[in-house]
Amino acid sequence: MAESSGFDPQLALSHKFPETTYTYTERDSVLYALGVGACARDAVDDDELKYVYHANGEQFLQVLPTFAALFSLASFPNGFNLPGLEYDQRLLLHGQQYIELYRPFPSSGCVHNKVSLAGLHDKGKAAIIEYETKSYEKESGQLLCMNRSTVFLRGAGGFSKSSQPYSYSNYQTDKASTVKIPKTHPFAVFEDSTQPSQALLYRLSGDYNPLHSDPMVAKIAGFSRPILHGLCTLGFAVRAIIKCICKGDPNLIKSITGRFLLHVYPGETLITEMWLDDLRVIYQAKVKERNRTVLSGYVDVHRLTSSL
Ligand SMILES: CCCCCCC[C@@H](O)CC(=O)SCCNC(=O)CCNC(=O)[C@H](O)C(C)(C)COP(=O)(O)OP(=O)(O)OC[C@H]1O[C@@H](n2cnc3c(N)ncnc32)[C@H](O)[C@@H]1OP(=O)(O)O
Repeated sequence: MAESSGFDPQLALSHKFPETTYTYTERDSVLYALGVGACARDAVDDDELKYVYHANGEQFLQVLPTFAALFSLASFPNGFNLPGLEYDQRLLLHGQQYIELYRPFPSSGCVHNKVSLAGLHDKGKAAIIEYETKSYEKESGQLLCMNRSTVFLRGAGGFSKSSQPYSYSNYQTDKASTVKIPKTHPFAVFEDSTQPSQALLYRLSGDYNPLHSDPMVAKIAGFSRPILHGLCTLGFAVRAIIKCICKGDPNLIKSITGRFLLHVYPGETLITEMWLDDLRVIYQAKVKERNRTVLSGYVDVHRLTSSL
C-alpha cells in the first residue's frame, strides 16, 4: 500500500466539524418532492399531491422522509474535505446513505446539525469516508433524524502507513452494506421514468455538484454525460416503497439504507422491486434501458397494514 502525501488518519478522526443550521420553507419541501418525481406521472395522484399542495384544505403539507438527507448535505457547504486528504472533487461519488427518522418533519422549519466522522477506509484505489449528521429541530431541540453518508473518493486511497489497509468504523455493523436480494418474485414492482431534466430540477434542492449538470465535468469523471444525484435515485425508490407498501403514508418509514451500485442517467426508467421480510422492505432499483441494478438496500417500517 503506497503512502500518500501527508494524510494522517488520526488527525482526520480528531477533526471537529463546525455545527450548521439549515432553514427550509414549504417551497423547499415541494421543490424536493418534485425533484424526486412526485406527481410526475399523475398531477392529481391521491398518494402524492399532499407533498406538493394543500390537498383537501389540509393545513400542512407532508414531507417525504428522504428530505432528511438534505439536512446532512447542508452540513458540507465547502465539500467533503478532511484535513490533509487531497483528492479531485470531480471524482467523488456518493456510495451509501443511511437515514434514521425519529419524528415526521414539519413542512417548514430550522434544524441544527452536528457532524462527526463515522468511518474512514483506505481501499487502495479509493478512500471511503462516512459522515454522521444528527439533526435537531432548532426550536424544540428535539432530535429529528440521523444521516450516515458515505462518499467514495476515487484516486484518494493509498494513505495506509502499513501493509494493512487503514479501516476505521464507529459502528460494529455496517448498516448500509450490500443487502442480499431474495431469489423469489418481488412482492411489488414499481416503474417510474426520470426526466431528461431530472438532475437539473433536483439540484435546486441544494446539491449543485457540476457532475450532475456540466457535460465537461461529467466526462472528466468518466461518464458520457451528467448523471443523476444518488439521493435523487434514492428518493424515487423510497417513494415507490411508500406507494406500494406503506399505502401512501410517509410516516411509516423508520429507517432507510441504500448503496449506490451504478450511475443513472437522467431520462432513464427506474424499476424498483420490493420484497417483504416482516417489518423490513428489501429493495433494488434497476435501470430498465440497461437492465442494470443501480441501487439496493432496505427500509424498516413501523408497521405494515393488516392486508399485507
Ligand atoms: C450528505 C452527503 C451526500 C453525499 C453527496 C455526494 C455528492 C453527489 O453530488 C454525488 C453523487 O450523487 S454521485 C451519483 C451517485 N453515485 C453513484 O452513481 C455511484 C455508483 N456506484 C459506482 O459507480 C461503484 O459502485 C463505485 C465506483 C462506487 C465502486 O465500484 P468499484 O470501484 O468497482 O468498487 P469495488 O471494486 O466493487 O469495491 C471496492 C471497495 O469499495 C467498497 N464499495 C464498493 N462500492 C461501494 C459503495 N457504493 N459504497 C461504499 N463502499 C463501496 C467495496 O465493498 C470494496 O471494499 P472491500 O474491498 O473492502 O470489499
